[in-house]
Amino acid sequence: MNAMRPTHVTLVDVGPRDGLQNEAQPVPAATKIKLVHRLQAAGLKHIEVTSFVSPKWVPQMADNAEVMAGIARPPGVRHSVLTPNMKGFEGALAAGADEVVIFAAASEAFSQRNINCSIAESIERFRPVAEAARAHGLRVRAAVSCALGCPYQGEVGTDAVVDVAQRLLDIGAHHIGIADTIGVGTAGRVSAVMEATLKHVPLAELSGHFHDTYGQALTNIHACLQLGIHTFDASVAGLGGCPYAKGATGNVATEDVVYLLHGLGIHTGIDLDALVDAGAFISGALGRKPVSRVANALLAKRTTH
Ligand SMILES: CC(C)(COP(=O)([O-])OP(=O)([O-])OC[C@H]1O[C@@H](n2cnc3c(N)ncnc32)[C@H](O)[C@@H]1OP(=O)([O-])[O-])[C@@H](O)C(=O)NCCC(=O)NCCSC(=O)C[C@@](C)(O)CC(=O)[O-]
Repeated sequence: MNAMRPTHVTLVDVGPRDGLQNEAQPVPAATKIKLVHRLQAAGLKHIEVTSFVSPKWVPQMADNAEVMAGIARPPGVRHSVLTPNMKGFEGALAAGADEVVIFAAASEAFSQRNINCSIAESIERFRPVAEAARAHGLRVRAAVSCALGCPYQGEVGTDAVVDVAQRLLDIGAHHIGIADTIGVGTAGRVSAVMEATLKHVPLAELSGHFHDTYGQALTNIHACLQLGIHTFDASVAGLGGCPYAKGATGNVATEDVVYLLHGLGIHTGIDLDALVDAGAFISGALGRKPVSRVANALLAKRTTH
């Protein structure tokens, strides 16, 4: 066994936020609330619940306050929300979020499309958000989007990723998530980007966020495990995609990641059967099957036993 490989991994389920933000059909707040409750019942201790972004830009997240008000808040579960600016932070604070997520890009083109400003301007917008969050005792998680490639500019250099990660740390982020927004990364590139970032970010505060467009997400997570990285985002039932990254599929399915980790003897605290139920619930509400090989295999096994 690799000496660096962790014995426990924390999974952040981003399904209610990243997973649902791109759904064309309206998803009722009550359904989102039930999904969060099912994830909690499955043992998830960290859930990205919603976004306090402009409803003109992402209408699906317009019910942010209603969803936050409706969820049970058991002790030990961290509820995060996306905040692009101070207006979003004020909403997050009023809703009682435990953690805010700021999100910069390693690609100028994506920054403009996603949040309508340059990378440098975005850092200045996030600065007061991070300061206010810290002043109120909230954690600040920062995502570096397009770290493995950009839908508009193509290749993204490792230096650009490290530079944005450092700038986010400088304004007060506690945690850096390296995001493969369009799911193009392969294990060698992911390892190189993570190794470079680890020179600036403590191991305990670095995570991976992999979309599975090219089917590489599990392999990329495995590459990160070899470096000792032990926090990953994933999305129940493989929900999701970014409205500003057309063609990109959802995040890696949480069920698939749990199956991989348990197979490696790595503890997650997650009950896979209950997680499959959560994925079946939201997929049923959306009128489709889960985008998780593991979930579909286990659901098929249930019907034949
Ligand atoms: C950043 C802005 C607001 C700039 O958008 P803008 O249009 O440049 O901003 P603005 O300040 O000019 O405001 C325009 C209108 O939006 C309102 N507004 C402004 N801010 C808020 C707010 N927080 N909450 C509610 N309303 C807001 C504001 O009040 C105003 O309303 P109006 O006066 O026209 O009626 C916009 O571009 C935006 O909301 N973008 C969000 C994009 C987004 O959510 N993308 C998906 C999430 S990122 C992602 O998925 C990637 C990630 C994190 O998962 C990792 C990965 O995979 O890469």
